[in-house]
Amino acid sequence: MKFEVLTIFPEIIECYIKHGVLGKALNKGIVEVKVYNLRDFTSDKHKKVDDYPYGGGAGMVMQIEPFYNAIMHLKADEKPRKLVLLSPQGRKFTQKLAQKFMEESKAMVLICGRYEGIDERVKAFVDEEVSIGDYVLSGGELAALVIIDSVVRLIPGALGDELSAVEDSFMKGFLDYPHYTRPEDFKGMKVPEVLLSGDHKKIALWRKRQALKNTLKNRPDLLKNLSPEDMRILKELC
Ligand SMILES: Nc1c(O)cccc1[N+](=O)[O-]
Repeated sequence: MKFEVLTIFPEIIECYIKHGVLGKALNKGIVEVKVYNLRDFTSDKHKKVDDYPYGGGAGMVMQIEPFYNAIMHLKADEKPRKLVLLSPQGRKFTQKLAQKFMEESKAMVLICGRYEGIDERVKAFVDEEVSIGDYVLSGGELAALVIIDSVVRLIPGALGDELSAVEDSFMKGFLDYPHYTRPEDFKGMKVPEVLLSGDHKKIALWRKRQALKNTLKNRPDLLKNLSPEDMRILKELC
């Protein structure tokens, strides 16, 4: 899978992707990330990317020309790619959308705005607008990294041998279960006995109960389409 990122701060993307699962996936050749500086697609000597908003108002707006030039440059190879604009006005990014992107897109262009936003006409050249959450960020770069990280983790082989309970639980519609590791007793804070029992069936049931309990407490909105077994466990918790 290939990600092409349009940004005025390439170093934000380049620094993050070297580490962890993403770094390993890059080294394995499972994923490719190319970062383009929008300033390289400007036509003035000052490499200007923004200007004052028509109609007045605070802040600056990113101009369409660098985005247009960069998108046309990428499209010159005529290869299929999904163009995604990161913006607070977009549709909500979820684990299910990450799965959809991984399954349907061989290449994604992640378009990052800054300042008060970008010229609305850029949207004529994108396939969809995506938001990672209802809060104000300084730019789309963090959102682009969230999408890259969550999509890459889903690519077969990206996580190596370790299973990923987190992806599984989110895909099944609830939060993850609690995790513990050595020491068994830290200043009197003990690991739950069941996790030391070696009884895998009991451990699996305990983890499911804890996951559903956490979800009921913090994200009841996720509790849809539960299996009859999960629903039975949930009813016991209520
Ligand atoms: N929320 C936000 C923003 O404030 C700026 C760019 C992108 C996003 N977003 O994807 O959620």
